[in-house]
Amino acid sequence: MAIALSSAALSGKGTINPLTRVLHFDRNCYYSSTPKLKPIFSLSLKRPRFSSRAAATMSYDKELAAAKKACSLAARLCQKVQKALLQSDVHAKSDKSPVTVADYGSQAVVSFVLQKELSSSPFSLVAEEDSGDLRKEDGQETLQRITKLVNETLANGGTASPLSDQDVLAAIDSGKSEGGSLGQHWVLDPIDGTKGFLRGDQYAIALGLLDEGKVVLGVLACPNLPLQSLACHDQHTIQGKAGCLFFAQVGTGTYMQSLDGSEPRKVNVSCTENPEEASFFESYEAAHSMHDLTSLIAKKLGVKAPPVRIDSQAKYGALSRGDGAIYMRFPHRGYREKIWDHAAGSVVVTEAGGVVTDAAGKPLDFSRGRYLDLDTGIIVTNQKLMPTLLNAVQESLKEKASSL
Ligand SMILES: Nc1ncnc2c1ncn2[C@@H]1O[C@H](COP(=O)(O)OS(=O)(=O)O)[C@@H](OP(=O)(O)O)[C@H]1O
Ligand SMILES: [Mg+2]
Ligand SMILES: [Mg+2]
Ligand SMILES: [Mg+2]
Repeated sequence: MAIALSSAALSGKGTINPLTRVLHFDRNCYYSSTPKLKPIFSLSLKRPRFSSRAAATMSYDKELAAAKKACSLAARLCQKVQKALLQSDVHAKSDKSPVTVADYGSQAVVSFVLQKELSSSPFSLVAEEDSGDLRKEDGQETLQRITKLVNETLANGGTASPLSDQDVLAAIDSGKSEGGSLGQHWVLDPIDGTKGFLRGDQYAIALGLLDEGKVVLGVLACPNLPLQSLACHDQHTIQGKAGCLFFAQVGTGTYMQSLDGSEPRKVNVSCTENPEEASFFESYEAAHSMHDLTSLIAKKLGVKAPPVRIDSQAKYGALSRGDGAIYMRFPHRGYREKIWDHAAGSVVVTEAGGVVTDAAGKPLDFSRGRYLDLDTGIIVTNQKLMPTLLNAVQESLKEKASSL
């Protein structure tokens, strides 16, 4: 192992795959700089754990390119379904949330494209959907529709190798990973904001990558988000082109391009320090976040503008380019947040200069499996406004608790 690593390390190519990442680490941390590359520590055959500093300085260019391709293709599939949305496309999962052929199709496309583009890497995916219902007898027709959609999408994207129903089921079910704090795991919400999708409103294909429990890259495809800012407009009345692709890699900032492929431009969160000038985002669905609590917090802060209610992690994307300054999310008691609802969005916002914490001011911990264990809610804003927001949140939570 040491000899193979040494010769590859000497070639200095620096390509990004799990092997070279290990090399990079080995070259910097385990070997002396002599040409013989003598180990200065004893080498463990186990995959080395990266320190957060190492993770922060690594490049994920290849993973990012694959993620952008996967999300863009999945977005095309979703757009096609949304256009032709028929009542019969809507199914109820066991938790009664709506799920459409597009949720499954998007998950299959992303899973397939990532595995194809990064074939030399071990693959682990934590994703929202599973194929349980599609494997039942009454799921066969839906499965065939999904397979057809997936194959049409892949063929249009230049990937010609028709998948069978079984391939599609396998691609969907590769999303069953538990994630965790070791190694790399993709985190996917194939359609975030399914209710928005069904209404014809906002939704996002949200894909993040965890490395040693930290989100190191994120891609948000938001097919219905206007390219121009939502500030000063109602999202339903904005005319003009829609379809945004946000992407961020740790340490390199956040960029946005149009889904049909314009030049990416760097984006930044709003720099407002004055809460009176800040507008805030929250869930469209009152069942997903306590609107009465957020309105109390907004009042305390002196926010003048009415809340901007849009579905999905499109909120994180819009915030990353400064359309508003605050995002607050307070689910009702007992709800457990899933990592795929925040992984991509959180890195998109933090790389654009924002801060994402729970209601206690702690960063979100993506290393604990499929759920985020957090205190009460999620708040997002720029670094200057965060202390004021946190204060207002904590005071409001106390007031709410004492009034019960
Ligand atoms: N009860 C409850 N409380 C909080 N959150 C919930 C709840 N139920 C669902 N969800 C999750 O919310 C995801 C949709 O995102 P948003 O809440 O930001 O958008 S929305 O405006 O409400 O549609 C949505 O994501 P998708 O299932 O991918 O659409 C859910 O994971
Ligand atoms: Mg869902
Ligand atoms: Mg979701
Ligand atoms: Mg979803």
